[in-house]
Amino acid sequence: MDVTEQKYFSTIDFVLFVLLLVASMAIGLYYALSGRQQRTTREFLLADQSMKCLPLSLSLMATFQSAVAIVGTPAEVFTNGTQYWFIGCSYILGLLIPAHIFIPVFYRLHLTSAYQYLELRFCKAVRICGTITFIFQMIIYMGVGIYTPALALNAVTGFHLWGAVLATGLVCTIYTALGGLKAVIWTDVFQTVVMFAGQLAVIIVGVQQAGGLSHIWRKVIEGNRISGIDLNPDPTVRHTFWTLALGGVFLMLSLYGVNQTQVQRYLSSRTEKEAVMSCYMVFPCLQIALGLSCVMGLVMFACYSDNSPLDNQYITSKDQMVLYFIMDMLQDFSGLPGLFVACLFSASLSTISSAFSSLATVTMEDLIKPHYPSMVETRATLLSKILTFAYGLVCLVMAYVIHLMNGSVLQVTLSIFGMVGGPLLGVFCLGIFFPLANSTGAVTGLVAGLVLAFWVGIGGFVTQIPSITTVSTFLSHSVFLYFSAFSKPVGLYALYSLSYMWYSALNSSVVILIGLIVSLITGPMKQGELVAGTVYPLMDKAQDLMQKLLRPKSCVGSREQRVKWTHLPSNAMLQYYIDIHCSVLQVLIALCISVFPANWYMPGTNKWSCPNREKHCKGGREKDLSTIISGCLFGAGNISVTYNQKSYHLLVGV
Ligand SMILES: CC(C)(CO)[C@@H](O)C(=O)NCCC(=O)O
Ligand code: NA
Repeated sequence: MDVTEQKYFSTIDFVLFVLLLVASMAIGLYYALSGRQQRTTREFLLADQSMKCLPLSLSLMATFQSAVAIVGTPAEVFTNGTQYWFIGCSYILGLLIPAHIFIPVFYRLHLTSAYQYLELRFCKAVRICGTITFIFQMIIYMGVGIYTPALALNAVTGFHLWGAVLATGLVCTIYTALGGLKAVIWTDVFQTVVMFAGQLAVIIVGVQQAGGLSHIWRKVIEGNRISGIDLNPDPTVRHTFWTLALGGVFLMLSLYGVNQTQVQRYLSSRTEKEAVMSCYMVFPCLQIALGLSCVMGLVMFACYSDNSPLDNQYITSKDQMVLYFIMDMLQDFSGLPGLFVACLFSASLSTISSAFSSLATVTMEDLIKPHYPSMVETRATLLSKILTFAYGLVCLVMAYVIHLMNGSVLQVTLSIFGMVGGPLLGVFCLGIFFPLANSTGAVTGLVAGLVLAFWVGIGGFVTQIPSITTVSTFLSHSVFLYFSAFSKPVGLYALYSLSYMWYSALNSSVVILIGLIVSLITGPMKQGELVAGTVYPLMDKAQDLMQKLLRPKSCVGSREQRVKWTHLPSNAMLQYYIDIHCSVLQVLIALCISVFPANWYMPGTNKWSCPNREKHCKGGREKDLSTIISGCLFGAGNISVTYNQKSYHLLVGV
């Protein structure tokens, strides 16, 4: 290896890169000209609601898998070992919850934009706040997505930086604007295949070049890069099992549960079941992507452990590591560098096209259409296409803004997801899980969450300046001075050093907490005010689950059969106990259920509630501490009804 040696990009590599762009463009044009030629917004923005599960799942995965993950993950494993791999554990809950909670709620409300939900559940103002927050998040993300592969390519091969940015930006804008969501999803499928092919080819050849599997294994063991499971509960440690597997769940929820790009895909599927299935199928795809990236990091480590190109200053940032490795070790395999570069750009194209499409959708549906309710379809579709172009331009501008910063792209991107996506996740959860939350609470919560997010996020950014160089130095120093002038070192410093993997969890929880407090103060939402289907009956489902788990096998049978509400005397006062046996966990769950009786917040939908409650039941919730405690201790799955000073007990599923 030679310091001054410039790595080249051969003709065949260049051809492969151009082929990728041409093929993507061709797919876009095909969908622009097929079907009804993208004349309605339903066709243009929701792919005619005709998508099947396999293309959807590949597209779902591709959306948040950009060049950032392709270059960032191996670099992370190269420098810090395989601890990051544990983020894979967060995919379980991070996909199960969207599949079984968010998808059913959104799908059944027949939305186009996820933010329509916020208006249905709260009010217009919350919807607008949500939309703007989302636009902000995606615009930054787009900039990172388009700039990252171009920079890596430029740094290692001298390939023209802005040429690459312009070429990808233009191609992507054109196929998205012409072909609509269908083109975006099918190019995603093609690009995912290229992405996996590129990574796999590089790993296979890389393993041979590095001296075989056993040699690699010996090297990574010697270099201590296979991390054991780190169970340290300290939330300030960057990567531990908890920050990744638990904090990661919230990150995944903000991306796969409530982010418009993904919600739009769920909504474009033919049936709800197919949407749920596609969410399930993202799991193996994401695991493969993560596994390949981590393995690539290990292969790189085996090649460079004693001779790091970073230490030798052949490259300036660890995000250039992967491309350096490919140009250095695999240059003789003609076409391989090109295939990998195609892989890198595939990852980014699939991300920014999704961003364009979702941004056009929310701008149209949430910001423009409400003001022009009578706009004709052809006009709305044309406008959506123009919006796509406009966001293409915004993306190029953002690439330039990102050019002015530099840092480790993976951490920066995931931090932004947590800082902006976290509060958004919070508002959706507030609406879906807490019937008492009102609009004032939602807006206040969201704003408070965003303020906290930027405070902690920027605080963390700035206090870590020695380890990561970020933003232009001038900006960081002025922000730093600002922060040091106002901070009380110990307490705040601790907050700033919170692991970025907790950002989503912290920020969404704060939105929920503040939202609930403000709602309680300003007058909680009343039963009748809720639009049907906007709240997920969590407590009901928990009760169902408890019943299933606790009920002895011999007593299966549905509760409805046993409880006949029509047999209740009128004016009866209802109290109910939950069937609880003695484990602590069960008592805790029972307490939660007792504190929030389902019939109080879900009129009509709760199978345990009296359908004619107003008529049958006096007053509001009939519940006091003693019923809760006795319910927990002795309650045996019964509902007790007090009528004329007499108690009647109805048996429920025991
Ligand atoms: C979103 C996750 C965490 C899901 O694995 C992963 O794809 C990732 O690290 N993405 C980084 C962002 C990006 O690649 O654009
Ligand atoms: Na992508």
